[in-house]
Amino acid sequence: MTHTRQTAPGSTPTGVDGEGLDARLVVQRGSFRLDVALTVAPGEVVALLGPNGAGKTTALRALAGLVPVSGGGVCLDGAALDRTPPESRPVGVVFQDYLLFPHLTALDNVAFGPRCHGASKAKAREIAAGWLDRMGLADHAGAKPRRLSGGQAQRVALARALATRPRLLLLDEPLAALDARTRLEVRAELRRHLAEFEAVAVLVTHDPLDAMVLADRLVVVESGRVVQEGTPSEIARRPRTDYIAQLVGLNLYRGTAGGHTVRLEAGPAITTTEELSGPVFVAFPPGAVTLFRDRPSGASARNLWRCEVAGLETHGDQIRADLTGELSLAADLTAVAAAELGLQPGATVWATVKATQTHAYPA
Ligand SMILES: Nc1ncnc2c1ncn2[C@@H]1O[C@H](COP(=O)(O)OP(=O)(O)OP(=O)(O)O)[C@@H](O)[C@H]1O
Repeated sequence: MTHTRQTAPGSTPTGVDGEGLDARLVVQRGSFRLDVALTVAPGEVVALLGPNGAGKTTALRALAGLVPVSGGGVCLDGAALDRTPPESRPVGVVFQDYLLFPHLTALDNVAFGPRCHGASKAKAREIAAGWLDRMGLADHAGAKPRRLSGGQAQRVALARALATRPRLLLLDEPLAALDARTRLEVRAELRRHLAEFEAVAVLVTHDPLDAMVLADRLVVVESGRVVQEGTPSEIARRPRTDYIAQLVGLNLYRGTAGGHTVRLEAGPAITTTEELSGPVFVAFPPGAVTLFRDRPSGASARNLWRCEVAGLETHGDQIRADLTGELSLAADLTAVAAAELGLQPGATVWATVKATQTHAYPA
């Protein structure tokens, strides 16, 4: 990460003068309940990350005032927004499908915001032209949305959101509708624009790469609740739920530590290098697992488990084995190693991990 706009360690994300976003969003939608607190400093980019149906979009829409909150409230730069209708909030929104006005040119799509905020037609167009220029779209100012590529349309949508100089920029899966190559380009550009943006930006995504590249801080939401928040590297190093562990590609267990041994809640013990006591997590990458066809003779019994192959899939240039048995785990190995071991669903294998390859941390 090369972002430099981090909040100073130990300081509260909003400034002493209440700058930035301070929100608690309680939303009831049928049987689904969202209850999320969100504090973001000016200049900070926060990504709401989570599985389908976690409540990310609901949270974003509640910030925009498009979904009523049944509890909590939204405070932006010290002012409560709860009684402010969506169109009067200093908020810019970019949706995954852009929602540009099809009958307006790119220029007039971008001019729409400033015009709504009271700028004259000429002034609004001047502002819009400036933004299109910044986005590298000056040559497409007169084009209608259907003549724009996905990447260009996404840039127009971003220009439209930024043209009103919002104090809160909301982006809902901004790259989801783009093909892989365009996505790469637009992601890099978006990152540049977000780095220049001096107000609060909140991004919703279920793509960990988008989140890690674009955001200073991740807020992981599962079933309507925040389950973990921190910088991308903090979260990648110390995942606290199965969803996050899978996202960052780690085997994760919960147990109770006593010295170098962690007794798992359901299963065997794992020997670690860290010396801890009480409730802990233990994590190790699938690449740290070594598999044997027969019980390795002379091997210590530490971190050695008898398992069965439940499934196999290719994972990049590796084979990932899904193992169950004494311990459930994922193991990565080369195609050659998989062939030599005769790995196939139902086969019995012995799995081992060195204590130095595990990482234990308080739960
Ligand atoms: N209009 C609605 N009425 C009732 N329930 C809804 C409505 N819209 C969404 N929900 C429910 O709210 C929950 C959260 O949905 P939301 O779209 O916020 O999740 P999400 O994290 O953005 O998911 P995704 O990544 O799939 O977009 C889901 O369980 C969904 O079924």
